[in-house]
Amino acid sequence: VKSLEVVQGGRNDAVWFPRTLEEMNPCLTRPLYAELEPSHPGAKDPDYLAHRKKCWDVAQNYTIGTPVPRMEYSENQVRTFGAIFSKLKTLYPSNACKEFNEIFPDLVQECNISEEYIPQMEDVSQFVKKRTGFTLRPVSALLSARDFLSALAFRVFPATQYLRHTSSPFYTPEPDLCHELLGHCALLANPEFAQFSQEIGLASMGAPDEYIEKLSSVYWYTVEFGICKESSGRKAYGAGLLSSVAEIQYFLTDEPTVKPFEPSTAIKEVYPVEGFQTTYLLADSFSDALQKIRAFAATIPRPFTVRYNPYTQSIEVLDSK
Ligand SMILES: Cc1ccnc(-n2c(S)nc3sc(C)c(C)c3c2=O)c1
Ligand SMILES: [Fe+3]
Repeated sequence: VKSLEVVQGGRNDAVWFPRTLEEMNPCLTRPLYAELEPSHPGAKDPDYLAHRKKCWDVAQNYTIGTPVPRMEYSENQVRTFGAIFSKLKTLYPSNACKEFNEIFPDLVQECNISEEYIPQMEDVSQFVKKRTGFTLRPVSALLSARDFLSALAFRVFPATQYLRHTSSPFYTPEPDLCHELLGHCALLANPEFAQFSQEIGLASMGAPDEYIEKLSSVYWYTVEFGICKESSGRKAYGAGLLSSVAEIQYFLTDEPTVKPFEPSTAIKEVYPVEGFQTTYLLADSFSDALQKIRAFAATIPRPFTVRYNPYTQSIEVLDSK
């Protein structure tokens, strides 16, 4: 029997990781880029750059546990969001998983989502928090995988508050508010999915770099582009599918490869971050996927295991002797 004892604040772990929300917060204020690529549709649009700057300032000055400042969106931006929302709404009943369709109407109602209204991140964060304890934390842009996954360990979801450029409503090379709200948020309110997401985060605590890469692939083929088996066929549960009018239909065609979800399969796949995925991994259920993640996490070479303490909102390190 392994003797497990809580190591009080031991700093001897080879790879640093945050133990408290205060230690984790700085991980979310160091985005991978501060400027848009010249090829970005909004790179030469001063109004868009002003919008990104406003979102940047909110994200960089934000402290976890405080309300997310409200963001104004222009009429054009509301129209862009509305076009995506109204089209996706017609596809969810047949293409989205049952857990999503169970929660989405409540999300729409409680956060007043409509073709004419983009919900505020604070309202969506409260909606999710009530159901699973997950909260949304505004971030300026893409984070490193290690930083991003570290937030999930605390049931914090790093979410972008800016919108994609109105010139390309149906494609975005980076996460944006539509992706977060229509893709990620509903399932973050599902207890099993929340547990699954948090355990990927916990597995990343103090993991060697090559395992961060593996966990990112597991994340990618589940939380981002996961599909699952239902009696009426394959359904989407990944945010990248749930937030894409085109891809939530594409995954059902016979073009992409579909393989059973196994972490060992996910870590071997090389995935494109632009355009459609060429491979989707099919999970039997959230609970089955959870078991598989736990088994995979146990193979990560760490001289300790971690546990989340919800009372202190901190990570406890259990030294396995
Ligand atoms: C594992 C990990 C760590 C940080 N961010 C992500 N992540 C998330 S959550 N959503 C999106 S949507 C999109 C178009 C991209 C590229 C993207 C992305 O990269 C994934
Ligand atoms: Fe995402």
